[in-house]
Amino acid sequence: MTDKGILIIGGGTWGCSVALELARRGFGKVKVLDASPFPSPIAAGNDLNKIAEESNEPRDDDVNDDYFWNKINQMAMHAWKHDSLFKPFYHPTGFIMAACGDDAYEHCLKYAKGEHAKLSPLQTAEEFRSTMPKGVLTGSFPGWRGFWKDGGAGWVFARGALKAMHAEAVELGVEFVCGPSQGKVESLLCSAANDAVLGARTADGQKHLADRTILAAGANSDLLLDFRKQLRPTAWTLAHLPLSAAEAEVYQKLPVLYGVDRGFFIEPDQEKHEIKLVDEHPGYLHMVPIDGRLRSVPFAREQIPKEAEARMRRFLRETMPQFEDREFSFARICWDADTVDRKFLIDVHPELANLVVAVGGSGNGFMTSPAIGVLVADTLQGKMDARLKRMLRWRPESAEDRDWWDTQDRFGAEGRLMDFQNVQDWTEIGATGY
Ligand SMILES: Cc1cc2nc3c(=O)[nH]c(=O)nc-3n(C[C@H](O)[C@H](O)[C@H](O)COP(=O)(O)OP(=O)(O)OC[C@H]3O[C@@H](n4cnc5c(N)ncnc54)[C@H](O)[C@@H]3O)c2cc1C
Repeated sequence: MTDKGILIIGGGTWGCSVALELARRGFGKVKVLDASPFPSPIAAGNDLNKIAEESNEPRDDDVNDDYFWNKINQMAMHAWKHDSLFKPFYHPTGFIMAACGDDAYEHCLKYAKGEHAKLSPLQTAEEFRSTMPKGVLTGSFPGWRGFWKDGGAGWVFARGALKAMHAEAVELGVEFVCGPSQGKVESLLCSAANDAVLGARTADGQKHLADRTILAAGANSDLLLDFRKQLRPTAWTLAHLPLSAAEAEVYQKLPVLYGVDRGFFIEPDQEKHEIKLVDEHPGYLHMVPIDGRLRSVPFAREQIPKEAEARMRRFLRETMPQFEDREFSFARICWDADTVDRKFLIDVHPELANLVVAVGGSGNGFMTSPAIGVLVADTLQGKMDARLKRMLRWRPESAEDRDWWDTQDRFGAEGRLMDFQNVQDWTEIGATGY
């Protein structure tokens, strides 16, 4: 190594986790580039809250999938429960997984079968209502069936954790260069032989040289490197439902209600008393022709399609009809990058020396974020758990015949991926000053 240090592209969820862990391990010169002032309004992790769930203990005889999730969740949960930085943000209020359609309910049954913690079955509206204080769930829950995990799961205050990771990283000496000119990476800097990455070039024309470069720009990473179809930028839709301070008093310490084919909500935040709603569906792509082939290209928008709003209102009608007609205070589309098998992609690039990729959150990358920094730092130091390393590896062979329209075990809406190119009507919800 020379003294050019380590460059992290992307100061969102994973970039901050990596910066923090490298600083904690004593890496001296770490610089993070981000295209927006911190916290980036397009970062998936710059959000009120995210679902978090404790997993089973990983075992050597677990099948690969179980080993992967159990191991990474265990690493992350250790931090949410014991690391003084993360601990204040974890709220284990419980978790309800339920569904209306038969295929989605099958998914719930599979979840219940694999879960070691005690679950209570929920089959009637009365049983659903009994999971929260009286007057919260007043809906008739037509066709809903599911399971309630009363503890060992809940939610994390996402923006709080993101800011805390950033603050400690800065305190430990990490440099953040953020903004649409000085922080936005336009391209990787490659060696003349195109066999090594030397750093990155930002929109202001500056070259940022580094000994090692870590690409962690979320869904936008796909625009900076040829991932050979391993990443599919996919978007979901979220909105905020404002409550009065008095109402918020009642809607406290609620389990997360997650309808696999309907949507989910998480209790109101402390500051603005807003409930976050997400409607569930397999996702939106934004297919654009680039170099003769169609690719999903992320864009930012602080509105959602009206069809997504209608789905959220149906979800409210079925669960909390008292809010069905209440105006939303904020909405946006939110991008993540899906790998083919929805396992993360964290590896040294096999052909470009000095490049590490840390991408592919696949809808699960926030609760696991404390583990991401550890995995990337282990990758740099060549000491990652061998079994995890195989599963997190650069694996273009898995994407050769990739079907961009694969629902990847997700349900809701019409049961298929949608394309923003076909969306005509968007909401006009007033922004609340993110
Ligand atoms: C609607 C929604 C709900 C979700 N819910 C959950 C949940 O409940 N639980 C859970 O665990 N996970 C959840 N996830 C997934 C989780 O949020 C993501 O997997 C995770 O945040 C991904 O982190 P990231 O760092 O890869 O991307 P991000 O957090 O999006 O960060 C990417 C960063 O890169 C920056 N960037 C982009 N382009 C450039 C560039 N050219 N140059 C420099 N910087 C750039 C951006 O500004 C941003 O700061 C959800 C995701 C979505 C979309």
